[in-house]
Amino acid sequence: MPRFAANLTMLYNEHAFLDRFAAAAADGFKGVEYLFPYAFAASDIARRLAEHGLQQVLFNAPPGDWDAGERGLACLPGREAEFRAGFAKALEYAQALDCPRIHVMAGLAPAGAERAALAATYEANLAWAAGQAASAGRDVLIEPINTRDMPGFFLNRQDEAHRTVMAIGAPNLKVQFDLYHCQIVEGDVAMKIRQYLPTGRVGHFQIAGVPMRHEPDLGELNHPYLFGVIDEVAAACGWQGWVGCEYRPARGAVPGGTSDGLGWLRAAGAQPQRMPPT
Ligand SMILES: O=C(O)[C@@H](O)C(=O)CO
Ligand SMILES: [Mg+2]
Repeated sequence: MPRFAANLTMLYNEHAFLDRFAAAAADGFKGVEYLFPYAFAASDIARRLAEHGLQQVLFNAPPGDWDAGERGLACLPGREAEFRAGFAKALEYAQALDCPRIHVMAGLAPAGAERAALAATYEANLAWAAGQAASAGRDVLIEPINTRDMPGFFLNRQDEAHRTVMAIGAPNLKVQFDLYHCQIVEGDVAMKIRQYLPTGRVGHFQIAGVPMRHEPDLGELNHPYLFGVIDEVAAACGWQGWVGCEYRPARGAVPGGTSDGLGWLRAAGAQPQRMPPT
């Protein structure tokens, strides 16, 4: 069975943010991730992690003005200074939280902008961030996101993300492979795990039921099968990462709403899956 991390931005919303650590640990999670830690002192978060024996596995660099609709700065010409300052802050938190991975969101392509100019800015920013992160012993992750959830998001496909990582060529720059977005944008999820995981360029997985982004046992994806594929390929290539549980519990932010929906996790005795015959 893969190692599952609770995404505390989406799970346990019946609790205040700092109380979600205890709730995740009580349900047996050993790792946590979330979008942004910056509204809290790193020392307060570090204390919760230590108190509950949790590992911080991932969080995001500052995304610009989230409340105004921004979804990352990395592809935006003219915002480089802000990108760098945000990433430096993310590195400080990563150090304090002993977090090995920082997700850098690409951003929304401005209407009418030339894609080549955005791509050049994106690659230059990522190359810089990967260099800074390497000195601090951290990985930088980029995530293809579907445009139904984030209209205009710059990076949507797994192949584009892997091309970007290869073009930059930094060993600590990797792809955050969210199976939910992959299924919506391009499908063929199991074969993409088989294609990309052995390359060493996948830094992290995330999961959710499709299309509603509820529990993984609700919707069109067969997660027990996909966990088996991840297990099989990870064992063959030596991958040892985490799978982030990034979904909105179907029952919502009601007491027990997340815990009661974890039947899929308790049942996740994933078995190795064979390649389909060609
Ligand atoms: O899939 C997602 O939405 C997240 O992983 C994220 O970082 C941006 O919202
Ligand atoms: Mg995701």
